Amino acid sequence: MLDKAQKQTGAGSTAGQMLDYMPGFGNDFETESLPGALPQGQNSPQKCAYGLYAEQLSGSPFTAPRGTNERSWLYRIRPSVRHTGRFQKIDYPHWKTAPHVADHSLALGQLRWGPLPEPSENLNFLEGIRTMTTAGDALTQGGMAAHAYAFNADMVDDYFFNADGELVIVPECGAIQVFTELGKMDVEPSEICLVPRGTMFKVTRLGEEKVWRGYLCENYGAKFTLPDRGPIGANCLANPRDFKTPVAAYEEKETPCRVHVKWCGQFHVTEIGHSPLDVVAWHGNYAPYKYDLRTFSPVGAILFDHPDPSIFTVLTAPSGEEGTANIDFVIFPPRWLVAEHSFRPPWYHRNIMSEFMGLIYGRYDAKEEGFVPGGMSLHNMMLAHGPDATGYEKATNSELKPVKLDHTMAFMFETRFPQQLTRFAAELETLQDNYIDCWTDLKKRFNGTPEGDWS
Ligand SMILES: O=C(O)Cc1cc(O)ccc1O
Ligand SMILES: [Fe+2]
Repeated sequence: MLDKAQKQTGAGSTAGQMLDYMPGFGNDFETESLPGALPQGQNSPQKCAYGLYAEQLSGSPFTAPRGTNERSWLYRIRPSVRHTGRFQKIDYPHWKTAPHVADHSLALGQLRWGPLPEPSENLNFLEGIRTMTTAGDALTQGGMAAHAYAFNADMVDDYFFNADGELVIVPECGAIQVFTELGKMDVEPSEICLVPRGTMFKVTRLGEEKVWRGYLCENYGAKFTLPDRGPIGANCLANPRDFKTPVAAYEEKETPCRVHVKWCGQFHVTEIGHSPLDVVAWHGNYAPYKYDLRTFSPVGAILFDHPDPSIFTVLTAPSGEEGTANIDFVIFPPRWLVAEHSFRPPWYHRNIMSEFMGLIYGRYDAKEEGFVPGGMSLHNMMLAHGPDATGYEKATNSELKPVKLDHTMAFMFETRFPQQLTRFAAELETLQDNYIDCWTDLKKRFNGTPEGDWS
């Protein structure tokens, strides 16, 4: 498919201009921002059109089975090897990488935070990332990190790639433009995007806000994919056509630029004299994408009881052990609650998997108050949690007519690994010291009679 990409040339779109995307999950895409830039019938012509360089970006081993084999061919103004000079070490002290057991004095517990405070200085996306938890081991390519971000400045001549894993960006406040080597994505709250491991990009602000804020899941392991639907069949949940991959777009800029790299938990920077986002055309299946969470078609309880939240999995990153995800990215979208004679909110729960949650807008049905948009909670491996006392009270007494749970979008990064808290998270001023008090009023109702004490 040679797409509408011709519209999308040179110097990049300005905010407000609609970008073009190609639909589908894991498709083999092709796109060119200048006519004839993409070679036909071969990957490596002796001379590429427009004097471009051909370069392969491999997201899987060459020999991975077809189902998981991912690579793209990039046709660019300079090869990437000219987009990095001699590296120097640089510090991003707030971005931590597993294994990382922080030195802090916070004891084990169910934890909840308010949103990150607004930055008191100018910070771009990269400088605004704050690691909350890490899990597993980036060096053996398993596990993840949960980050929050808050920034108020653009990456202009600063570019970044993460060799340690792919990044899922979940904006909560403020739309952003993610300009990657393979094209541009405008991403607003309720949408997410994924930047594959090793892909160069920069993030700029869209619209007027005081702060651009959200969450970030760094996946050190096997790539996120769509979960199997089993007996649900061929439709619903996250449908492949709702994933949007950007068309080719490039920047031709011969000015001083910096490329920042995260590699095995350490950061390096190199100065170059041009933009590294210079891919004029590309084809392949290793590519960024965005997804609108509002297009998720939930399937749920239509008679009684509360199903496991795995029914709301948007993307899953397998760990090699069947059914045991390195990470599940799960959402709690607007939906109808119709279950009869049932306790409708999430049940009380202890879990071998560990649950990091955030809220994009609205209110979450297990928490009547305290869990606010931009906030975070951590229910770590085997730590009990569930609805707060007010939620329990309501759920056990309310009339069970159909109710639309509307205007709500919470999400969870759930991992098989215990999540280690960073010192930043342990000492964050928005940590709610009284979180566990939300369960204090769950009183004893057992009185030895089958009716119980509901007074
Ligand atoms: O709020 C949570 O803890 C997440 C969650 C939601 C749900 O519907 C069932 C189980 C579960 O862990
Ligand atoms: Fe849970």
